[in-house]
Amino acid sequence: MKMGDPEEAEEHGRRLILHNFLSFQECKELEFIHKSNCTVGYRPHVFSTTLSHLIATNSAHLIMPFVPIRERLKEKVEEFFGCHYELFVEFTGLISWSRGSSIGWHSDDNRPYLKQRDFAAVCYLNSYGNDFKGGLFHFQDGDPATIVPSGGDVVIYTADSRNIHSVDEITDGERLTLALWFSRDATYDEDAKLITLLSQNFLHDNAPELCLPLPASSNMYWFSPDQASSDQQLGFDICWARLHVLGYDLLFHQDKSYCSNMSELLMEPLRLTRGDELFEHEFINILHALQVVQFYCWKAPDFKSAKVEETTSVVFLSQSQRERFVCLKSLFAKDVRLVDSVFSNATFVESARHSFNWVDFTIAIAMWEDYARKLHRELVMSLPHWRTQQSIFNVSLDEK
Ligand SMILES: O=C(O)CCC(=O)C(=O)O
Ligand SMILES: [Fe+2]
Repeated sequence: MKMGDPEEAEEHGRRLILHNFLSFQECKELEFIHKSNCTVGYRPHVFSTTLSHLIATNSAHLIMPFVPIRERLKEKVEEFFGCHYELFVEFTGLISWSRGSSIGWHSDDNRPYLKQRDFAAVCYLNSYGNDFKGGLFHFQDGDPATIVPSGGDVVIYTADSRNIHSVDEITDGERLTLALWFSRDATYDEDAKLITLLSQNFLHDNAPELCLPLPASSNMYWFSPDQASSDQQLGFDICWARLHVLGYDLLFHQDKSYCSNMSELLMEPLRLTRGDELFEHEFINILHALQVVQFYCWKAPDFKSAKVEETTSVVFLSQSQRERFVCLKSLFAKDVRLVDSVFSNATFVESARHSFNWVDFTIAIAMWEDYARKLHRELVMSLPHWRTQQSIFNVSLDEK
């Protein structure tokens, strides 16, 4: 379809599909952010990462990779629909759909509290067949009737009843999207709200240059098979679960197996183990460990296999240490089989396990710190411009 042609737009029911709108690296970076920061979502078996959540968990710098993408998407939407008014981003979120999730026929403005939504843009960050099964997108009328999600593609459509759509149940793996909604109503401008939150966090000049993540309350990370209740007698902690499916376990300093307060446990310093090996690096909490592990997963394909003679601080677990985390397991997961059914994608986990080594992992810790510092610097330099304009945009390097 040709861009910006209003007749074409009418004919296609006011929708646009763009292939390879996002690069492979952009998709992978957003996947890293989601898999290390998501919380349980708004529908059963769905997980989400919002920008305000990133700010609230001391990871505000992770909103930076979204900034140029949001801007490009907004431009496309304005151009395609020939908007003669300004559009505002109403919501930005990473959303993952795990096994068992789906959504029936609906329009995106179908609730009184969603009436402000004028346009939607859904970017696919991974692909049907390779990363998940099921999860096809359908429009009820018109063409195309079905969209097969493919990493980098985006579907843009009006949020009203001219675009009734559905998503088939995901039957395997994890389907990942970046979803944005746009409104012409400035009172729903997400940017203004985010700038207020950022300003509150960055009012002091003595903000550290390396931000370490701070977990939110434990119920936001608790997956319950019955989403109506956050009953912690069933289900599992999703941070622990994501580490578990990648072959990691946690070791706390003291015996925490009798700890009854999950929120407290999520804040405890810990070390990582794999098999019978204990890696001596200390992480300040589970979210810190998870961010580094997911960063390593993102970057691991680029590593030239490290030389074996290099040293890392790895020791063998003692029997008592081993017993300690066996007890802990039952705090984090009431049902380990459920963890595997929700998060494990056999092919991916296998390849991650095979390429693993602690030397590369050690390098990844330093790379993760550099990455976080760089984004943090960019954020601190951009914020004054955002505050002046009351808009989040890509501040060019020269201006910085
Ligand atoms: O993920 C998709 O393909 C569409 C999701 C959707 O329809 C929604 O969240 O309203
Ligand atoms: Fe929708």
